Amino acid sequence: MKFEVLTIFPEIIECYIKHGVLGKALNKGIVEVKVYNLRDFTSDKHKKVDDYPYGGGAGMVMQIEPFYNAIMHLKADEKPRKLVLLSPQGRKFTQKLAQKFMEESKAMVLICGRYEGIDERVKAFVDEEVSIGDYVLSGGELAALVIIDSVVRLIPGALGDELSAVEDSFMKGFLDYPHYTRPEDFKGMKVPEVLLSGDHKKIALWRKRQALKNTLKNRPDLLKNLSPEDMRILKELC
Ligand SMILES: N#Cc1c(-c2ccc3ccn(Cc4ccc(CN5CCCCC5)cc4)c3c2)n[nH]c1N
Repeated sequence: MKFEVLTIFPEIIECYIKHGVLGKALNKGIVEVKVYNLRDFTSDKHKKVDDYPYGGGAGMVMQIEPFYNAIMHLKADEKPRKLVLLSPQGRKFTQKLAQKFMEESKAMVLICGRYEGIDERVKAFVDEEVSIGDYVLSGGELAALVIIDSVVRLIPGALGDELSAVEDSFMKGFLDYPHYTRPEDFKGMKVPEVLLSGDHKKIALWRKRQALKNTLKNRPDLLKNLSPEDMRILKELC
């Protein structure tokens, strides 16, 4: 899968993609990330990318021309790609949308604005407008990284452990169970006995109960379409 990122801060993207899961996927050749500086698609000596908003108002707005020139440059190879604009006004990005992007797109262009946003006319050239959550960021770059990371985790072979992506809690519809590792006793804080028992059936049941308990407490909205078994466990918790 190929990601192409349009931004005025390429270093934000370049710094992150070298590490962790993404770094491994890049080294394996499973993923390619190319970052383009929008300032390279300007036509003035000052590489201007923003201007005052028509109609007045606070802040600056990013001009359409650099976005248009960059998008036309990418489209010159006539390969299919999904163009995604990051924006506070976008549709909510979820695990389901990450799965859809992974399944449907061989290449994605992630368009990152800054300032108070970008000229509305850019939207004529994009396929999706996406927001990663109900809070205001300073630009689209962090959102682009969230999308890249969550989509790459879903690509077969990217994690090196097929179970990890499938086991990711949002794939199952509820939150994760608690995790513990050595030492067994840290200043009197002990690992739950069941996890030391070696009884995999008991451990699995304990983990399911804990996951449902966490979900009931922090994200009851996720508790939909539970299996009869999960519903039985949940009723025991109430
Ligand atoms: N994805 C994503 C994002 C973004 C995001 C994405 C892309 C850009 C480009 C520029 N900014 C900064 C900015 C900041 C303030 C305002 C004004 N608005 C007034 C009314 C309410 C909302 C904000 C606009 C744009 C961006 C922010 N924020 N949150 C997400 N989940």
